[in-house]
Amino acid sequence: MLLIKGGKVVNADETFQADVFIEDGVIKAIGHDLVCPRETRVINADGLLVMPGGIDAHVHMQMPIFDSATVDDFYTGTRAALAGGTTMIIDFVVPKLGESLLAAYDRWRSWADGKVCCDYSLHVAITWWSDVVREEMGVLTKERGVNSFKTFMAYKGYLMLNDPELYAVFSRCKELGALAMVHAENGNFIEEKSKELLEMGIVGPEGHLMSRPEEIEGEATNRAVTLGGLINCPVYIVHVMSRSAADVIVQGLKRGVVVYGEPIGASLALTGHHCYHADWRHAAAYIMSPPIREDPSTPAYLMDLLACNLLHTTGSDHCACSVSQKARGYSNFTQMPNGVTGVEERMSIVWQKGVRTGKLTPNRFVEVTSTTNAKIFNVYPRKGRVSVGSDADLVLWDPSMVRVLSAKTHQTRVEINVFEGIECHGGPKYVIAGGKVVVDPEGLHVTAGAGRFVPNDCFSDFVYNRIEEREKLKVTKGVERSPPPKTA
Ligand SMILES: NC(=O)NCCC(=O)O
Ligand SMILES: [Zn+2]
Ligand SMILES: [Zn+2]
Repeated sequence: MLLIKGGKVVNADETFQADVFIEDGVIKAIGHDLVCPRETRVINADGLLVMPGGIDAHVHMQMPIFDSATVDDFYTGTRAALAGGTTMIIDFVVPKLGESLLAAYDRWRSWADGKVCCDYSLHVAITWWSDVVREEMGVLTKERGVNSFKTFMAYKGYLMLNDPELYAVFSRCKELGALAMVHAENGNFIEEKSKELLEMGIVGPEGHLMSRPEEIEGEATNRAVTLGGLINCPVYIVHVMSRSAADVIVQGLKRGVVVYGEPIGASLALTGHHCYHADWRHAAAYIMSPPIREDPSTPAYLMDLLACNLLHTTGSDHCACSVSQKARGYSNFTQMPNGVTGVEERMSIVWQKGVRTGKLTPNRFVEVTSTTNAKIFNVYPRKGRVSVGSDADLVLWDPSMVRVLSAKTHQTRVEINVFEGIECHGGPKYVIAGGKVVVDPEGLHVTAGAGRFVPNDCFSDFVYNRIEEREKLKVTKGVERSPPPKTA
């Protein structure tokens, strides 16, 4: 039992002074002068903000890459998440080409279940298309707690779907009440441009950036948003990295498309100049897709849109590749595993670049780091809210904490921290996951396997309300005509 005393509760829609009593992993009471059993541990939360723990709906732990896997598994990855104030992650099952979705899902569960230190859910990527895939999407939603499917418009030859396949997946998502998540880049363009650059002798990390100009992120985002609007399927654009992609999302919203945009820690804080660094190790650490943009105005622009709900939530796209894994692409950038980290830094980055700049209120901070994800993935108010009956997944945020992000102190297993040197004001003093104190001033107290799999139901009201109403209004019928006149 735990009593959080003297803090200020911050939800997405309210702020108030109150104590919070926790028992059996759940918030049992919120108020003043709460009567608690004598053995209750009391945390003094004077000066702290009591907020729902972060929900990072975009991570890749232990993701297979070529002949190995990303270096943060579900233990070190969730440990890093908790260290940064994130108490729930949603990872991506990525089936191999031709592989059963259910088999891939089982594999991911077997990797995660015994290792996770915090609660988690799974999205499933659709990397190929057939009637079996269509069928298995149904099983995953009805029996395995999956309500979101990711499609790739890039990584041609192993993950990318073509337009008719996208059409089929979006249509199936709509039928099932699931969300279509999209990695939006034009894979055909990237392939051609990469060949050209390699022929010119540009083989280093900068070639990756040059092969993926932001216009092609914008073009693919436009294709995805257009398809989503025409099919009446909700679309979630993962890792929004550019002004071009963000502008397309804003245009889609204006047309009434149900679309969500997710910038990540890296796109809100960094610029792509790192990819030109003379030290190859440094440059390679910043390689991800779509790339971190060179335009220095992009991070602040994305934060401005996040502030006014034209972008909606944040993720990290945590995908921890070591220097030796990146070295696979030393003499050919197309062979380098893509990915940056951020599961540990996302909350601090959003606070520093959003709240500290006067763009986000603490309430909006809660919304874009936790509540909106809870609503989109249909686990609200169990998650994403400090309220009686909700899971006791909390972060006690200290606005006066000052830290410099660094590889010297981070939890992730990678050697280089892409946020190195960023001074963050505000950070997690205590983190509570499933009612247990996992971070306190003494350090980390995590347990492998303490997290649970959280099933996500389809037809989230937050996402599907407008979709279902519009569906009822749809009238699709041809024109009845009299037979053509007989010719002599
Ligand atoms: N983003 C990236 O470069 N790596 C992770 C996989 C993905 O999200 O596309
Ligand atoms: Zn992606
Ligand atoms: Zn990703």
